[in-house]
Amino acid sequence: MDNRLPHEKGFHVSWDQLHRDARALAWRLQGQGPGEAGAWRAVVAITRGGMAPAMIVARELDIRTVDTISVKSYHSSGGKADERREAEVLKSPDAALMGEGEGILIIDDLVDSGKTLELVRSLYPKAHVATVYAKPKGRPQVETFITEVSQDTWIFFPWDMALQYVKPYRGDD
Ligand SMILES: O=P(O)(O)OC[C@H]1O[C@H](OP(=O)(O)OP(=O)(O)O)[C@H](O)[C@@H]1O
Ligand code: HPA
Ligand SMILES: [Mg+2]
Repeated sequence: MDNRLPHEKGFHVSWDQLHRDARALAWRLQGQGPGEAGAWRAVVAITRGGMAPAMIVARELDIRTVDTISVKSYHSSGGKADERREAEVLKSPDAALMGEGEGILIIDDLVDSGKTLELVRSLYPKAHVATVYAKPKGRPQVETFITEVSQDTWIFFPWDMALQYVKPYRGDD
């Protein structure tokens, strides 16, 4: 159930860091769209993790058309030890807007195994897929990303965390 446990390392991302990295992603994507002007037609966020980065990218690139695709991924096992991740679309973006994805910027917070993006790319083969963070296994599924972490690293996002008291290192109790 808890995917975090087998991971050796933790990569903790603050709101401030996420804002900087999403801005860096926007700057990298600026002018990279199809056509002479290099403009993007729309931003599509993969919910839910892609929504905050997508908002920041849309703001930086002055893109007002923003849609969402909801993808649920789950583990399926055929009774064997090797569990396979499967993904399913729960909600699609506007079909007339999307076409095959040309000029559309699809944004997610990270790519891990690549299963989520594999499905999204199969639906919109002409879209440009970008994430803020990437792990090696999923890297071939993204055109643009900002920071790569190792496969055995779990990325902790600010919306999954809270500030809490920590005992002094040399305190009595
Ligand atoms: O490359 P993959 O192995 O498919 O994993 C990456 C996906 O997993 C997480 O989303 P999750 O499905 O946990 O849902 P959430 O965004 O709603 O938290 C993350 O936000 C990516 O969308
Ligand atoms: O490293 C991760 N962090 C948060 N959510 C995730 N979903 C897949 N991998 C990760
Ligand atoms: Mg997600």
